[in-house]
Amino acid sequence: MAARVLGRAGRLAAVVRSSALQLRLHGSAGLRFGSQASFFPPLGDAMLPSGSFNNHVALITGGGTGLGRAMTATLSQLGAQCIIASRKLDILQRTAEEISSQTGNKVHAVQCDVRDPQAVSQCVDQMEALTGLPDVIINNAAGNFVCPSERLSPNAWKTITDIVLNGTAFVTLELGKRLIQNQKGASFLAITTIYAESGSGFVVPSASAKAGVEALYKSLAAEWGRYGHRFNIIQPGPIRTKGAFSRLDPTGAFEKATIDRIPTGRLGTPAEIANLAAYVSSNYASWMSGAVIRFDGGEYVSLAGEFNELRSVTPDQWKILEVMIRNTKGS
Ligand SMILES: CC/C=C\C/C=C\C/C=C\C/C=C\C=C\C(=O)SCCNC(=O)CCNC(=O)[C@H](O)C(C)(C)COP(=O)(O)OP(=O)(O)OC[C@H]1O[C@@H](n2cnc3c(N)ncnc32)[C@H](O)[C@@H]1OP(=O)(O)O
Ligand SMILES: NC(=O)C1=CN([C@@H]2O[C@H](COP(=O)(O)OP(=O)(O)OC[C@H]3O[C@@H](n4cnc5c(N)ncnc54)[C@H](OP(=O)(O)O)[C@@H]3O)[C@@H](O)[C@H]2O)C=CC1
Repeated sequence: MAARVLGRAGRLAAVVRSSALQLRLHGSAGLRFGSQASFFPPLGDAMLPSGSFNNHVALITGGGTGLGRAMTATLSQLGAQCIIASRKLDILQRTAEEISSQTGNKVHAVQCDVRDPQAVSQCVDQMEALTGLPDVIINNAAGNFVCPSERLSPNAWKTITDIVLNGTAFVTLELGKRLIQNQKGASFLAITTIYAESGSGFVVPSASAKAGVEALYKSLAAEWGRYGHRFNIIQPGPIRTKGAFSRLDPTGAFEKATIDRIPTGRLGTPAEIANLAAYVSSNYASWMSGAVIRFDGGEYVSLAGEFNELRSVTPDQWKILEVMIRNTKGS
């Protein structure tokens, strides 16, 4: 009997040793479970009731492309009159016409480089003439590229921080002052990123500027509630847009690794963030201010936990690891 038990233990120990070696040699390659993305299908329809933004005016910076365009389309579909502002008037006009023709609600295109406070002031003048002051302001315009920090010129640093931090501040302060003067409440939303919180190498100007935007919005949430202003932040994870992916993963080499570390097994979609932005900007969220909403399919926590790589250990390997751990005596 004892010999039989010892024999089994010996065989098990041999399996443990060989499997542990396999694990060390090959990691978990080929041992992944099937894609979990099918559990988390993205829905594309507007989530809020139709007419939720009737009689509302919304300004979306960078609204001609990518996520800004998707937010504009959703707000417009829900009844808002939108103003989209960025540098490239032709792109803005094309987007405005396409969205207007689909929703039946007016979308205005206004050229504005948010780095220039005078241009921002003129953009707001133009907006006041077209629609009056806005109820919803979405600071979405941004610039970014991956680059080792030792290769950054002073102008590269200035370009990104000017668009992201100064641009957001110029738009927010210009509109905030005029809204306060007119005793009009508004919802301000800033689009940042998950690494605004953690920091990240290779996108250091963007990380620094987005962290600044978060500090700006949290501070104003505290200060300007008394004027009827709400300030919130959405931190998106990766969502395919030409603007982002062409500058952050120009060869496409990192996309699979990015998806593999997202617990929901896929990238986000523009329509999903547009629904969240619409909710946060709507009167349904009138008690929400100073919020930082991470919207990343779980990527941030997945990157943060040092044992999360153990997801790729199979049930059979777990049996072996458990035996090894239980058989450890002493320290
Ligand atoms: C590992 C990850 C893998 C996969 C995931 C992929 C993606 C998504 C995941 C997460 C995303 C998270 C956050 C995303 C944040 C974003 O903001 S994405 C949005 C990006 N969109 C844009 O950037 C659109 C607007 N951008 C632009 O117009 C330009 O790119 C701009 C450079 C920002 C500004 O253009 P502008 O014409 O004003 O500036 P330039 O004159 O061209 O350049 C100014 C100075 O910067 C230097 N520069 C420019 N490019 C580079 C570069 N690639 N590397 C180094 N330096 C650069 C340029 O030389 C100028 O400096 P100077 O020469 O000293 O004068
Ligand atoms: N896509 C993603 O995975 C993620 C995106 N984000 C954030 O989402 C937002 C939208 O990004 P995304 O849609 O992906 O990328 P895009 O490149 O499509 O959007 C950036 C927009 O900013 C505008 N813009 C850039 N510089 C200026 C400027 N100086 N003045 C005015 N407008 C300017 C651009 O228009 P124009 O060229 O006409 O000026 C463009 O429409 C950004 O804040 C980005 O940081 C955050 C995390 C992940």
